[in-house]
Amino acid sequence: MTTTDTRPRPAEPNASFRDRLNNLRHLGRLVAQIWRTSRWLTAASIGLRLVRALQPVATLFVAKLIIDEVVRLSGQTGGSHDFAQWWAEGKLNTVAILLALEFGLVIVSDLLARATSLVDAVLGELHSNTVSVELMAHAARLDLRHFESAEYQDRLERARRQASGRNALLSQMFGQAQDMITVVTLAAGLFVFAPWLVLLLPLSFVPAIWGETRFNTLSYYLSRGRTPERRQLEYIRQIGASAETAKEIKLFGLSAFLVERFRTLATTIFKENRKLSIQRAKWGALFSAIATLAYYGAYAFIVWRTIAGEFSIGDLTFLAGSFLSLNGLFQKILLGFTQIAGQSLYLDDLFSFFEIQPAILPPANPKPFPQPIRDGIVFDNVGFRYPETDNWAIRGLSFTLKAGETLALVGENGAGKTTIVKLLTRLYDPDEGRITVDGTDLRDIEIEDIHAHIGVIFQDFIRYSLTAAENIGVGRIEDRGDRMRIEDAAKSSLADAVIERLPLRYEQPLGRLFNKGRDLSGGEWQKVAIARAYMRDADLIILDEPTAALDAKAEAEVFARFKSLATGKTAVIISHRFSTVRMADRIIVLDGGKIIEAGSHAELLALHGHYAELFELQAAGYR
Ligand SMILES: Nc1ncnc2c1ncn2[C@@H]1O[C@H](COP(=O)(O)OP(=O)(O)OP(=O)(O)O)[C@@H](O)[C@H]1O
Repeated sequence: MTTTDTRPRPAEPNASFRDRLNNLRHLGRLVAQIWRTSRWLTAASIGLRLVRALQPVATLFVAKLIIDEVVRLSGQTGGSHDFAQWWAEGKLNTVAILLALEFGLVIVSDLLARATSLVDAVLGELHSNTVSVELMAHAARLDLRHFESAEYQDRLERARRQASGRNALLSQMFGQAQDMITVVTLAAGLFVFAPWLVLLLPLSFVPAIWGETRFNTLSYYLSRGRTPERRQLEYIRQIGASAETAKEIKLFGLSAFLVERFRTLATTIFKENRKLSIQRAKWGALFSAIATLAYYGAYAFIVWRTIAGEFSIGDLTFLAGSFLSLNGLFQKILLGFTQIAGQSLYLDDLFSFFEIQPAILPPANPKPFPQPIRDGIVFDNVGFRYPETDNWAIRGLSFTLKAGETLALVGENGAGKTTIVKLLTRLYDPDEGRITVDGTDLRDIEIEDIHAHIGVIFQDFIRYSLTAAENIGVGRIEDRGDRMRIEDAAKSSLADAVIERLPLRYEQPLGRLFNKGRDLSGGEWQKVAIARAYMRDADLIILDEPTAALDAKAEAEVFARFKSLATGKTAVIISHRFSTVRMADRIIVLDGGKIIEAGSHAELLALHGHYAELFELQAAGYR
């Protein structure tokens, strides 16, 4: 099976500097997503930052004017230095106005900074919600094969990790734009006084940018390459401490084994990360020293020019301040740039997940699912291989499931029974042959339409940590509030007796996950789950071994009930219990993905074949 993903992968660790910069392409997509989240907040965040960007140069310039004015005033000879007199003579007017201006600038700047963080925090949370919703919606569109493949699970896991925590990147990106505008205004001021100083600045940060992008790429690939191990760590952490696993872990005394496995895996990852961090710190220190050297070189130059009388003291403060700010800003931009570039690599994990497309596609001109089914469902020479496997799970399979009949599928583990159900419900499409319902290929019917007309409960059904009523209501989610329907379904599956015994009856939260939750026995859960199938007006009901945990008597009861309710309905039952299987109208015996025998219980016994042998084996156990 081929994947539909042909888009370019992000730069590999040895990719060129340009390739690495190319990874910034995802930022546009991120901004668009943020814009979609809230236009007003995005505009507010950008607007606030534009104003803040101009504040440093304004503050520095006013400070320069203050110092020049102070120098001018302190140089005035004659007269007393009496404050009241100077004030009355209006000599302090200019400096007072300038001080007030500086004060105003600082206050406004503080207010704007707080407003920006507020807007960013709100926008960040909204955005994280938007991404999570888009991620869930997209995952729901994907095929079952995606969820059953380790590679796709790695990708989903990577995307999921990116869904939250993009808030910092958002503020950083906008902050970066703000800093860049500040740099331009400061550099323009600097350029007016000493043009070549501006040229000195890039020399200090270009090597650092190169180094940092290199380390970002290396660290991304380290982390990316370790996704399977990280998922394993997560898995070990989970089975090591969860309600579902506690029993077995304790009884088998597995905790030391799990801790050891966790430690080994975690240590390998830790050592790799540490090596990279040390490298990064060494180079970072060198580049930072170069930048500091550039700053002090420029500072010495300005000091000398001031001594030589070319610059005023105010100019000196302005230039030294500008240069210091610029240097600081460059460092910040550099750091921000490397962080953004690093993060944009991870954005690839998020956006590439959105590019995975389902292979099971809706038909161009959908035909309706026949209701009721008149003739039946036909498997016509069907063959199917699971993705990334070489063996055919089923091959050359042909049979008819007649309308209104109850068919049992029998066979040893791995014979292909569940696979038939997956194909019948179009969770997968066959690789060979076709499946038709009343002559219409399943591929020509809308997937939702197929699912709406089939009630299926798998052996590994979900035990939802929801109330008893909701656990049944999920079988037909649009009717989850229809208590009559839920209670009827519970009666049909014999779950009503289980629910009657619960303190809160239908309102009883089930499962151990949440407060007041009540756990059920395996068989009780199964009765509740089977009620889901009865929630539907399905013509076709499939029970794939959901009764394995029921005791023999309960299973016989559930099936007898099922048979009586299923009259007129087409039903498929998978079970390893012959007491159940024998109730079916027809039985198909599978082996290695092929049909080896078919007929009624009596016919198959008379055949003295595989079925008769298996039946005898089980019956002997009861004698
Ligand atoms: N997701 C999967 N990926 C790869 N191979 C699979 C997958 N699911 C099942 N198989 C393989 O396909 C074959 C048929 O499996 P299937 O689940 O249909 O058997 P089954 O008859 O339902 O078995 P059981 O009685 O144990 O439930 C087996 O060889 C199994 O190993």
